[in-house]
Amino acid sequence: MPAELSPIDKAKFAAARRAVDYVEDGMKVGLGTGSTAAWMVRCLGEMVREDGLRITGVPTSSRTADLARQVGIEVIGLDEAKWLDLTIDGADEFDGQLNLIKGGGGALLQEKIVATASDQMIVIADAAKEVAALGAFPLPVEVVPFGWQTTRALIEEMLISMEVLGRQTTLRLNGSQPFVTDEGNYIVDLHLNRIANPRQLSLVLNQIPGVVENGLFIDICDRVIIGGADGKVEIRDINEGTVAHERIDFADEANIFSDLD
Ligand SMILES: O=C(CO)[C@H](O)[C@H](O)COP(=O)(O)O
Repeated sequence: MPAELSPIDKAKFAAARRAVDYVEDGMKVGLGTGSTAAWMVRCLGEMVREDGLRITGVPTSSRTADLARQVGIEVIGLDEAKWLDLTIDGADEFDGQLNLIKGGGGALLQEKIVATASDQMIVIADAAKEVAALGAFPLPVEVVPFGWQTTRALIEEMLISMEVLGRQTTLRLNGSQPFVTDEGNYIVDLHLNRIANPRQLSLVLNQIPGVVENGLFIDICDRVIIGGADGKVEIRDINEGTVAHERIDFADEANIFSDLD
């Protein structure tokens, strides 16, 4: 492993490396977005190139599509795939019920559509992503650009009427301009501190005109794989709780790291 790989990247890699063991020949796989998911895409690429694994990948962003093609994964769209065997993606937070906040990378809309169209969703994460209650990470809400300030005002009104604790909202920026998603929308981040009822908040947000989708993933994730910098991984299942404690041997993964050089 290259000396420059940080402890957090080692943890992300360990989770990603264990997750790809769930991928079988012939599967249609949803490919998540973000730095943890990028490790998973690299691992899958290596299995395609070195072991002859035959899969088709449905990326959740243009960034992931570029990386998948670069590492040799055949990429198709969701309309062509129709239904997927498995999606593997990162998360910004997960709680004890394996509910998630996603969208830190701005890809929440495609991520939610792809994960929902999958038999199974596996989330890969480092331990810092685990929380007792969702909401310390700002909740991303994707809104259409037309009338976005009105939509934002409606979101704030709703937060007040629901007596939600933190109510600050910010338009996500890319430099001095609004950040624009792959679907051409904006993102308003909600700084809530703690979300008492994520299911209710998700439903109410999506009823506001102009809101396209929000980053709460409720009852979508089946399994979380938590990686550690020492290669330890914990596998947590929605029905069975913790099902395994294992260890990834980084020394066996030299090929992937040499690809990065
Ligand atoms: O939801 C996402 C992108 O929209 C990412 O999965 C999430 O932000 C986690 O990213 P990272 O693995 O880089 O911490």
